[in-house]
Amino acid sequence: MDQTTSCLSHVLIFPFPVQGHVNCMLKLAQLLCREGLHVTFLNSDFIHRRLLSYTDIHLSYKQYPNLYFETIPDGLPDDHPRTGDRVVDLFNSIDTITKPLLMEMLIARRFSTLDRPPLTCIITDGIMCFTIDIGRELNIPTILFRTISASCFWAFFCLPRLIEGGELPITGQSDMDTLLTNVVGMESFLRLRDLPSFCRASDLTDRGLQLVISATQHTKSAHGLILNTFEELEGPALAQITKNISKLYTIGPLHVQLKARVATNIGLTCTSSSSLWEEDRSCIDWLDQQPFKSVIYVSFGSMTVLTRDQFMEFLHGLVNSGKPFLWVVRPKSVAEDYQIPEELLEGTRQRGYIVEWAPQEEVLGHPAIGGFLTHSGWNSTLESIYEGVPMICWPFYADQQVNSRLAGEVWKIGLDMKDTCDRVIIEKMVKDLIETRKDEFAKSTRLMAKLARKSASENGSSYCNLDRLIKDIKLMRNGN
Ligand SMILES: O=c1ccn([C@@H]2O[C@H](COP(=O)(O)OP(=O)(O)O[C@H]3O[C@H](CO)[C@@H](O)[C@H](O)[C@H]3O)[C@@H](O)[C@H]2O)c(=O)[nH]1
Ligand SMILES: C[C@H]1CC[C@@H]2C(C(=O)O)=CO[C@@H](O)[C@@H]21
Repeated sequence: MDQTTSCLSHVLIFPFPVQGHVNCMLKLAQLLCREGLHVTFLNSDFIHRRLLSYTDIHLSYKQYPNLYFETIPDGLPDDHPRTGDRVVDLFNSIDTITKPLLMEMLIARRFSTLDRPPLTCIITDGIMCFTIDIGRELNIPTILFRTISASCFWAFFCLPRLIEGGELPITGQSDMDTLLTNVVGMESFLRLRDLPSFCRASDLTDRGLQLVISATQHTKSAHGLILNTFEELEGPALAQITKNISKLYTIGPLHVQLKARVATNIGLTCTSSSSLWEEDRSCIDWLDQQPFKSVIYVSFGSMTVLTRDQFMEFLHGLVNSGKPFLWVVRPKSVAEDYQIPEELLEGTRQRGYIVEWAPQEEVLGHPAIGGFLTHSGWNSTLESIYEGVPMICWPFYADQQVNSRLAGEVWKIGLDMKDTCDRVIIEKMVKDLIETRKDEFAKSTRLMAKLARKSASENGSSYCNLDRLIKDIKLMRNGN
């Protein structure tokens, strides 16, 4: 650790204020602090309040005296659900409320205090690229951290070409199973239905679609791009991205790097949770009672909202599979009221365990887990890959449609259930994953898990890339 130069380096990290983005950016913050850099982590008021309520953030982050938390409003009322179906509200409020406030904070040098040197680098979420211009004015380089897969980033990058080539917009006549020709490198497997959900807008002026196109194109003017992935997983997409982005840092899976690096640091612990809901640890006791690799873990992340009908299809499919299941049903994640039907009460009681929020990384690492029914959020995907758990993918929105295709068709570590929600299919897929095809999946998931571990361990690709990022940040000096 180079304390002499690093004490002059001060990085501002600002994630898009939702669980999946905060989780991995907090991990990066810890990794940078470990190397002696000063890090100011900017949370929305909403996120920070929840972290204070449901984690031991104050205690656990004390081990990093060079990590400072600051907050900023996200512009939404407290009771806004901040779910995937309403994400455009968050885009809009950040644009109108948060962006000008952040500009003011940066101009007023709010983050440079007695204990902190002036900012030398800004790392913002890639979807909030507005810091590039102000960073340039203030002479502070901005690196973007896009928290999605490289493959999804590349698909977003190719959207202008898809539009020019007439493959978008999707119309009533479009065949969703058509293979696309304009996402270079993915022609053999990427269908119209595998494009990020924003592409399903029939109107090309759609706000969500325009925002992802614009943010992705803007990446070219940032100082660099960080992706939470590893070369051995997404080589083909990364090869395309490097042709367009000069400084690319693939440093994932970040949760694995953190485990690996902290393990070599006496005195530091792997900071536990950054959950925005209270983790119900009773599910670990329940898992302890279940046979080896028998349980299907079900979670659709922090932003999915199910209809009552979808919830019922999943419940029927899970109960009818005859396998034990642990299901995270987040508060308010089913749009309408529901009741467990009479005929499923016994099966649910016997084989099911439902919690509002789980310690997911620990759950996925539990020996009783045999499979993961997931929405294919990128963190969940990486966590499952690392633990060698095969997946049934039911993408809800955004990047998840791309990730589920990769899991099913390219990496062959799971089954892609996209665009269906049928109890018979769910039952069959659970049985296939845990029973009928378990050996086939064990082979592919074991291989992928090994690659993930290797990339994050000393001399591995992500390990070296993180060292390069740290070195580059340490060379940045405040321009004033
Ligand atoms: O009971 C639970 C459920 C989830 N998690 C954690 O919450 C995170 C969820 O992240 P992710 O799987 O990426 O899903 P989302 O919360 O939906 O994340 C958003 O951010 C991701 C990163 O950009 C995108 O890939 C997703 O599409 C987007 O919805 C993971 O780290 C999980 O370990 C828990 O700790 N407990
Ligand atoms: C909350 C979603 C809006 C955009 C983000 C995203 C991205 O392209 O960076 C994809 O899915 C979600 O993680 C984010």
